[in-house]
Amino acid sequence: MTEANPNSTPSLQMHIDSDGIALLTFNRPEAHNALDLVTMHAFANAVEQLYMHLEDLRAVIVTGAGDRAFCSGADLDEMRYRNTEADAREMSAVMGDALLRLERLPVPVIAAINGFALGGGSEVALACDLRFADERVKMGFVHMNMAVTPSWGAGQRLQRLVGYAQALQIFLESQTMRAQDLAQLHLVNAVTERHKALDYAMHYARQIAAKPADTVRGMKAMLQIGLQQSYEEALTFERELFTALWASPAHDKAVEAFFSKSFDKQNERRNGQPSQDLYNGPDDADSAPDDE
Ligand SMILES: CCC(=O)SCCNC(=O)CCNC(=O)[C@H](O)C(C)(C)COP(=O)(O)OP(=O)(O)OC[C@H]1O[C@@H](n2cnc3c(N)ncnc32)[C@H](O)[C@@H]1OP(=O)(O)O
Repeated sequence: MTEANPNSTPSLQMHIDSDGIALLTFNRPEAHNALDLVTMHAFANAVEQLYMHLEDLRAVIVTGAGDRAFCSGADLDEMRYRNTEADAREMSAVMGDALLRLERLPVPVIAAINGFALGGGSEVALACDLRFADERVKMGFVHMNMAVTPSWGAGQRLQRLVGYAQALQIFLESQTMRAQDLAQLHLVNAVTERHKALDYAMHYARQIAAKPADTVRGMKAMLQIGLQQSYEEALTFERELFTALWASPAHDKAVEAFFSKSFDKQNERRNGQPSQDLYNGPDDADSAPDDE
């Protein structure tokens, strides 16, 4: 069941369900989910709230309300009157810090990109760990069209994702990209059918939530540490992480499950009958993975 979170605001909805999946929704569909300062602060507060629920949190999804836009970036209506250096610093600090905090959450963060993701909207998508995009998506680092550079972190994140030359080309050309282009650049992890980005993200998040929580967090931490620390430090972290997980009850349980299945399979072969509690359908280790 999904509970309305008291920290929701009209322009930024937040829900955390009983599986520990948080959903943050930009809710200004009449402006293609553009972010005015109130919504930026609400988003930053919502991310901080997630840190208050870390124990039960399994995954986070960010999306936009309606079926046309994920987020069309900063609210140009408001920003045209907030054009001083002080205004720029404020907006960059609120969103830059909020996106760094979002990225640093210990659980996977997924962008369900259900439509336009432009300017600041594309920066939000990039701060997520995984991106699932509706087949009609249009995403663009279109800052050049407004004669500015990114400031919410996309400069560094895009370069890390696609490399220096490709990132520079994308920023210089300032084009909106379609789903297939984004997939080719590995900027999205999957392209979904029309109107299905959020369903896909939810289904994916539930699959993550069903896996051993510490191992899921470990996978993210292992990769993040490599982006933040030296190669040698990251290798040491990787080894220590493995050591802790190897000695954990979850690992013992997984190994025991493997052997009890093998044992049951042997019995099955001997008796010519599948044992009742052995056969787990598609989750069986021999079946093709549907979630990878
Ligand atoms: C951090 C730096 C930044 O983010 S700079 C901002 C970067 N963003 C942009 O340049 C996107 C600006 N928007 C657009 O180009 C178009 O609205 C797009 C998204 C392509 C959609 O076009 P179209 O389908 O024709 O709809 P439309 O333009 O009529 O928009 C519908 C209503 O939404 C509004 N809207 C849209 N984007 C914004 C925005 N970023 N800030 C404020 N309002 C926005 C439009 O003004 C329009 O409102 P209204 O219905 O005329 O009242």
